[in-house]
Amino acid sequence: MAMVIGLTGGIASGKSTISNMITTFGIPVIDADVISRQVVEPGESAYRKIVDYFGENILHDDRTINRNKLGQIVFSDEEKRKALNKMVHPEVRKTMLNQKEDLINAGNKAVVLDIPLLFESKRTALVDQILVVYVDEDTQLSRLMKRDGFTEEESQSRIKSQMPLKQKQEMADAIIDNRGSLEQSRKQLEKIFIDWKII
Ligand SMILES: CC(C)(COP(=O)(O)OP(=O)(O)OC[C@H]1O[C@@H](n2cnc3c(N)ncnc32)[C@H](O)[C@@H]1O)[C@@H](O)C(=O)NCCC(=O)NCCS
Ligand SMILES: Nc1ncnc2c1ncn2[C@@H]1O[C@H](COP(=O)(O)OP(=O)(O)OP(=O)(O)O)[C@@H](O)[C@H]1O
Repeated sequence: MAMVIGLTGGIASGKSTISNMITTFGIPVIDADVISRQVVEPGESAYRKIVDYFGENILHDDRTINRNKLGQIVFSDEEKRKALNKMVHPEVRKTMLNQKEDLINAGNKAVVLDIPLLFESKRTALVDQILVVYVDEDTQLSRLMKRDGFTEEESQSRIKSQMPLKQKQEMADAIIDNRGSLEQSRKQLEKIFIDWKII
């Protein structure tokens, strides 16, 4: 039986960074953020629903979704965020499950699902083990501001739209403390994978 691992954490805690490391161990990763971008391309299933609900003013001139604008709306309005989630999440889930089946059928011993909202969306039953990428709130805030160029207020509204990372850490099967260097995180990851007998 292949092991299905849920990789989660908070915004800018380092999920993509750890995902990249995981692939260097030969373990495939399916990234919910990547799929959530594909399912809202013009012509894809969730696109029309989003334009109908939020209006044409969230579109770029080429009619693709202006993610920055949509982000500003949904991270300051819980009701609109929930509405967007309802349009996007079922499509993301379907695609992820199909890709997971394909990877398992291809003989992979373990598959990682990178799902930022694994706990918030109550999707923990999809996975056998949960790996949380943890940083403290100050580190999270400063890495988010630096990476995306958001103000402190914009960053805080995004952080506050998620379950506190501390709480996620308490529900994890394994934790990577990503406050230190990348090399330190890599060592923690390797140890976890050896414990789980997948490398
Ligand atoms: C609001 C949108 C357009 C902003 O796009 P943007 O390119 O700026 O961000 P991106 O999609 O890369 O997400 C970055 C991070 O934001 C956080 N985040 C994204 N959506 C949400 C949400 N609905 N609630 C809480 N946090 C979220 C996650 O930590 C994610 O890793 C986009 O995030 C979106 O469509 N969100 C709804 C779908 C969703 O929940 N995606 C995340 C996992 S499926
Ligand atoms: N150990 C580390 N030391 C220093 N910087 C780091 C470390 N890990 C990640 N970063 C940086 O922190 C930022 C956030 O990391 P990353 O993009 O991997 O987070 P994420 O959890 O995937 O974010 P999101 O939820 O927005 O998708 C990036 O700019 C990344 O380069």
